[in-house]
Amino acid sequence: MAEKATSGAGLRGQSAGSTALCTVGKEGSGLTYRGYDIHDLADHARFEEVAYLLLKGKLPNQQELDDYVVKLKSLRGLPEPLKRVLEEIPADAHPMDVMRTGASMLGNLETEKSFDEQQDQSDRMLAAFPGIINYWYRYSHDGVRIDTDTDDESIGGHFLHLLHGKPASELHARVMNVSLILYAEHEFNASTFTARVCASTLSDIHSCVTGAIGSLRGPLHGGANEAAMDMIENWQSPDEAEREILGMLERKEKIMGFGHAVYRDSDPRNAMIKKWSKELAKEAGDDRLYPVSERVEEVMWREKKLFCNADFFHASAYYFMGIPTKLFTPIFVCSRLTGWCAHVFEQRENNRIIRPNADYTGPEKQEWLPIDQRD
Ligand SMILES: CC(=O)SCCNC(=O)CCNC(=O)[C@H](O)C(C)(C)COP(=O)(O)OP(=O)(O)OC[C@H]1O[C@@H](n2cnc3c(N)ncnc32)[C@H](O)[C@@H]1OP(=O)(O)O
Ligand SMILES: O=C([O-])CC(=O)C(=O)O
Repeated sequence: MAEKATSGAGLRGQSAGSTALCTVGKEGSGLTYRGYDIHDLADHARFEEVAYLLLKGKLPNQQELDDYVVKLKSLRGLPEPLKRVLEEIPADAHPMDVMRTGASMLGNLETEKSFDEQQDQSDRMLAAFPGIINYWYRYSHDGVRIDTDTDDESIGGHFLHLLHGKPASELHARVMNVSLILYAEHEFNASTFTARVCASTLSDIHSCVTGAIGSLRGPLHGGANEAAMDMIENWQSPDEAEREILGMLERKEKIMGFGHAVYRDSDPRNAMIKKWSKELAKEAGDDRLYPVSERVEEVMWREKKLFCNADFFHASAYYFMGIPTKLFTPIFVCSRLTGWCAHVFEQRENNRIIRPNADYTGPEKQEWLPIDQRD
């Protein structure tokens, strides 16, 4: 299959380094983590296994996985000063800002003092991030101080348990597992590249992750799942969705959840999350949001040959599991953290500071004028 046509803007199509972690679009719409096909991982693995694969370099055997899950479960508690900071953040704050502050505060309390700690620091963030966002959410919205130390076996189930105050159903825990796997890693995407640039200065791992959260927040990247939800929730029927989408295209507006910087004609993650969104729609008795989403997908392909990326059907899937829209992108953080940290390790292993050149477009040499002589 032909490579996607690219121009130099946004560093598109240029190699900015090497990685052993992931291939994106290598055979058109392929995606692999350390050589494992995303379909195999999403169909068979636990997210904790994928986290292990990315962070430790190989798939765990049963004993290693059991030990890893026990370790992650033991790291779910939040320090009191972090809880106090989270309690100060207003209910109308953007949850990605809460994540950013949470990651940064954790870095103040449990600073990475040496790169020898990188594995433990990553495991700690992986265990604690669902607690950080849900502690803030439940406190600021419901006035409840939740205990983030649950006994849930999976990170996805743990997230839903904290949010809803009761253990997740088997189906919902399963879908969260798939979702976290699909979002875990994606080569040199903008947030991962941010983490690597930060790592290349030999900074600490919390700074790398905090910066990456800021990059993921934007609607052209991770924020697209929320933006897609804000769009589709307004439409009552597929016909209304079609009319509105045609209008948006006419006005040259961006349709969130569509298109990709690397894939050419499909994002392999879409079919997988779409399948689960359909299953959840059936469970929820939905006859609006899923058909609306399908019609948007149809119209975008028919009119523009633009396809759904990983974010589009995540919107309806998360909605059907009762997840508030503003928590969509923080879930992405809880997953992509694994990819970010693995890239930080890789960068540190073979580091040179990332410092490209710029093509200068400013004025030629100018004459210095004292301030009282300027216009
Ligand atoms: C998990 C993730 O982060 S996946 C990405 C999530 N982001 C989104 O869903 C936001 C919407 N999508 C987009 O903005 C873009 O497709 C990006 C940012 C993902 C990729 O950007 P690029 O690589 O610059 O896109 P690309 O080169 O394919 O664009 C080609 C043309 O299609 C248009 N296009 C691309 N995506 C869209 C879209 N979603 N809606 C409308 N038009 C689009 C572009 O405007 C461009 O048109 P132009 O040549 O007239 O300027
Ligand atoms: O690779 C990208 O540019 C964006 C993306 O799909 C991701 O980060 O998952």
